[in-house]
Amino acid sequence: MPVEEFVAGWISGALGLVLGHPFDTVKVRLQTQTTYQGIVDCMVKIYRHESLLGFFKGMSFPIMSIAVVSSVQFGVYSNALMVLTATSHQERWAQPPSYAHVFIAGCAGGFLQTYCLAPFDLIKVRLQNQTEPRAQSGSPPARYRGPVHCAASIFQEEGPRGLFRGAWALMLRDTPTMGIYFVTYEGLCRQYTPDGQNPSSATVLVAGGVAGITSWVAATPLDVIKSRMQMDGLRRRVYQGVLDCMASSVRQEGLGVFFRGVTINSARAFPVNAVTFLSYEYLLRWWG
Ligand SMILES: CN(C)C(=N)NCCC[C@H](N)C(=O)O
Repeated sequence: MPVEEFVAGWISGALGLVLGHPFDTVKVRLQTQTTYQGIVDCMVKIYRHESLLGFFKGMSFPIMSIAVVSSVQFGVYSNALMVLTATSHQERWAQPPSYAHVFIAGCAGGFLQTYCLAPFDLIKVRLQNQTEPRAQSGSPPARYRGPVHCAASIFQEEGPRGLFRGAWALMLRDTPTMGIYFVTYEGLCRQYTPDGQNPSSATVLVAGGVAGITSWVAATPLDVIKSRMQMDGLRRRVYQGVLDCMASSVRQEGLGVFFRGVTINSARAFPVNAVTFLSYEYLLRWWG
């Protein structure tokens, strides 16, 4: 099993993560809190109350976890495709796999990454939702002092299963949308690349960015539900499960609730995934 695919996935995912984290914080706040009037209001309030650092809350843990999550995402995708089509990454532009194979391999990557991502994503969302400014004398302390304290508190208060709160919604979000992600990327690269050649940097950037937007637009309804399930149980349990969370969110806020954060998700998705795919392709060409 070629390990380069896992390492390239890790480095590329980390680059994308740092670039996209401020957008991600705004998105999570908009999806789970009702105090903000929109993207700009949310950004201004975060900056005023929490300074620039507020945008980077909850980032240290994902940076550590991206090694596992992103390498599983890309590594499983690429290796699944290799099993399905008997071609390596280098041979793939000359002998393109079918879109059905790309979709299945993408879904496999999305499904398996859920198990690694769930606890890290939960901790990220809980920390991003803490609106208290960083330790200042006189201000009330935040509930969680950092990622380790957050993980330990969830473990103590909610048991080991608590660390997987929202994992079902995460799996339903990531399995099909990772398929969509890789199919869009492959499709656009093939469309704009002469047969048998490697795609140009511009093509990789645009195809990666558009793949990010397409998959996130498709993922946003379950992303909202996932974030709400992850915040549920902080004080008291409100939802019985994924379906109950969907029904009660629609009852209270209308169908528009499923598109909360879609603009910021898309604005974040383009640069993050353009950079991720560019770095992934070049690292593999360089090592190949
Ligand atoms: C819609 N979903 C779940 C995805 N497309 N996931 C893959 C994108 C991964 C990238 N690190 C990002 O966070 O955008």
